[in-house]
Amino acid sequence: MAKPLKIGIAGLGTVGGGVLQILRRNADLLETRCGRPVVVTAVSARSRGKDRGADLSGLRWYDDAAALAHDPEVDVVCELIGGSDGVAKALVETALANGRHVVTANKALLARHGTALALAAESRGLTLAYEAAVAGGIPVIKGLREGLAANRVREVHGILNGTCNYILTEMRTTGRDFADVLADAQRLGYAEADPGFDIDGVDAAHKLAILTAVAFGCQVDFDAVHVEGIRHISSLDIQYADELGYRIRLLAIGRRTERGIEQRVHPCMVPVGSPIGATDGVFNAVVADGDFVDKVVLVGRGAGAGPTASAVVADLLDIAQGRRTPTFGVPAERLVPLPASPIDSRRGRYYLRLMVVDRPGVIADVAALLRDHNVSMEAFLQRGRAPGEAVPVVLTTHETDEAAMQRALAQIGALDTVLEPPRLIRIEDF
Ligand SMILES: NC(=O)c1ccc[n+]([C@@H]2O[C@H](COP(=O)([O-])OP(=O)(O)OC[C@H]3O[C@@H](n4cnc5c(N)ncnc54)[C@H](O)[C@@H]3O)[C@@H](O)[C@H]2O)c1
Ligand SMILES: N[C@@H](CCO)C(=O)O
Ligand code: NA
Repeated sequence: MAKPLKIGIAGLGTVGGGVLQILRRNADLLETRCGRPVVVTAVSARSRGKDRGADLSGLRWYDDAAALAHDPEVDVVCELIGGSDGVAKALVETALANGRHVVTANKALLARHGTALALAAESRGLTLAYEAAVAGGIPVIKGLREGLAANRVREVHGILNGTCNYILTEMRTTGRDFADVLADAQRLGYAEADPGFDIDGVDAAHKLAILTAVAFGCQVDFDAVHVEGIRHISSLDIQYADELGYRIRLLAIGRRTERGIEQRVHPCMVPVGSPIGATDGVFNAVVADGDFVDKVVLVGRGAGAGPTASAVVADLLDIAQGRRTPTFGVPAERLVPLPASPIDSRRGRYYLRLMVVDRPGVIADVAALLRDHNVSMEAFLQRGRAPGEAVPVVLTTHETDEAAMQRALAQIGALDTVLEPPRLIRIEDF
């Protein structure tokens, strides 16, 4: 019989539990596919006695995850703990230093240390695989890195956080409030240990930094990502978006521009019928635009035990079959630092919602400030009357420069008739 591939799993939570389940339930199928058994030999997690609903008998247990990297019966370390530093980083570094391949779902780690870890792996002829880290079960890394390898990629954009998309979808379809839906996403195993990473856009930014490196062959540069989250999105904005023919999505966009690589994560309005607009719930969607293939759309579940573990196990099968590709598509020592194009250089359309005092002349003041900054209004909505009280006023603009829009916004927000901070949402007409 062919030699088994021996796996050590660190972290037995949502993802680790899912990996154990797939490797057990689909063992025959996986062995047939790769010509050798893929077996778990050792595990590590925080509390040994916890009931996980999985039988751990026959597996060596380590309280110290780094010890997995020294176990002679471990060929591949699966890092499913999380966090950009601390235990996870130490484990991955120790595993690579000890000649073990690594499979991880940890986007925070790769966003911060991806280039260095890729160098560490490739210099030793080892694999560092991370399909699960970006867009969960969707094979977006393989799709981009291998499937679109013939192309110069112009742009990659998409929904990269399942928790946020779930929240935005539930708020629109059920009218439930933000906190309530977030608690649901946590219960379903979608959210990060600190859900602030999800709703403040940081998790999507981690994934975008990785995706950008694969798309453009550049070093992973998380600090260059402009990040905004969805805390300020209200059901009022969701209703107005509906009325204007848009959906609100937390979008991640990586684009090659004349000034450098643009990387941004923020809420967007996108047309209802676009692939992104049609992607609801925990589903993620990634659109890649290559110079020969044109646009490719990948859609699937972006979080949760099954989909994420599916991606982890696919990476294990690559290792079992000896399939190797440079971590980010080009050899790590040839990943270049590309200049970053700042958000200020965006040009596009905008949605603006103001809460204003309902009295004559207020809109004229707002319109005058927009005119002063050369921002052209496209549509304007005001409904209902409440003399002397706050009423919402919504407008959309024609194409305009971000810098001009921000200058106009600062002055509009300072008007004493504007009672709350203005809400600006970028419109992307994909
Ligand atoms: N949940 C998802 O849908 C999902 C999707 C894609 C990627 N990820 C990533 O997968 C990783 C794990 O996420 P999760 O949702 O399974 O988290 P989780 O909180 O459910 O599980 C984490 C596991 O790590 C263990 N752990 C914590 N500290 C440890 C230590 N010092 N030593 C050993 N084990 C330790 C915990 O005991 C637990 O078993 C994270 O990097 C996360 O970002 C999660
Ligand atoms: N918390 C992440 C998990 C998948 O990476 C999400 O909601 O998308
Ligand atoms: Na993936």
